[in-house]
Amino acid sequence: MSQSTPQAITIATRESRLALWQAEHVKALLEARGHRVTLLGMTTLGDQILDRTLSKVGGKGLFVKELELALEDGRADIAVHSLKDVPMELPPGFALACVMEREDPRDAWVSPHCAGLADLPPGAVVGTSSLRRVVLLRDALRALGRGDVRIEPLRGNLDTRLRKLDEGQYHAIVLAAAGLKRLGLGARIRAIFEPEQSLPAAGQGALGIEVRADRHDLIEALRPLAHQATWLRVAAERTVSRALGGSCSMPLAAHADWLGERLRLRGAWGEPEGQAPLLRAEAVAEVADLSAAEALGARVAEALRAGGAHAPAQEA
Ligand SMILES: NCc1[nH]cc(CCC(=O)O)c1CC(=O)O
Repeated sequence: MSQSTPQAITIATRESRLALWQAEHVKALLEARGHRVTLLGMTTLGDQILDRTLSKVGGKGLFVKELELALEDGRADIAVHSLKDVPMELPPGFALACVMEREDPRDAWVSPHCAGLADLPPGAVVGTSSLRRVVLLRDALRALGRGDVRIEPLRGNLDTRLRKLDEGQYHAIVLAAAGLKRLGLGARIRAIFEPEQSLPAAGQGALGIEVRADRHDLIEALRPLAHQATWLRVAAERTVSRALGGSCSMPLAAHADWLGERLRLRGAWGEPEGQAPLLRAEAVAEVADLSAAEALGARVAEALRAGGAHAPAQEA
């Protein structure tokens, strides 16, 4: 087994509670291997724009660009990201050094009064922050005959979103279980959506560590933090997104899970404004390496595209 030399590592991180938790988590793992680790807190564009739905802001990588600048000019060595927020194509000169073991990838239902969708009072308002959740929720509500329920945008970090719920602006909100669990807020989760009900986003619940591609020393040091079973899952998921021209602002879900040795990949895509039913696609394959995972992703993307899925028209 190769043993990397202990070194001083600076982690660039956003300053939301969740981002800091994630950076501290990586810091502890690296310190346990003998490295000396410092955090460099930063504010990103995605943290500053709180009044608009992110898909309308339109940029890819709103949460990562400032962190990449810090890697570029050497103020920091690595950046820890929620993989869901990392663009499918990293800019030239950057690499994903590793993907770590996944937290719960599912969506969570948080509501003080309602146990689930079927339990909502007439005309209820459900808050959520991604186009994916909007199209999946709309599909589920349609199946329940609940055209009266309104889905409204919900922005802000986790604490802000929970506060808006507690203030009564929404009857319920839908957000990632992983973030709540990491921050010790798992008790707020009233119900978990199984992937059949709300198919997760590509990479949801997984952490990725980004470095400058020329930092082979760091890629070596980070190798022990990688979790191969997660990496193959998210590689398949992210390929669906990439093939459809995707950013996290697409109405697209892609989620892979292991059926023994075989990887099952499911995808879903919804027309954001239209009334067309949700498109779904699924494929299963034996996957032992990244290229097999990507081939599986390409199959599911092709099936969705054949059904009519496409990249957002206004995106550059
Ligand atoms: N888009 C925001 C975001 N990015 C990562 C997480 C937390 C969960 C994760 O690691 O995927 C969240 C919150 C959410 O979607 O509710």
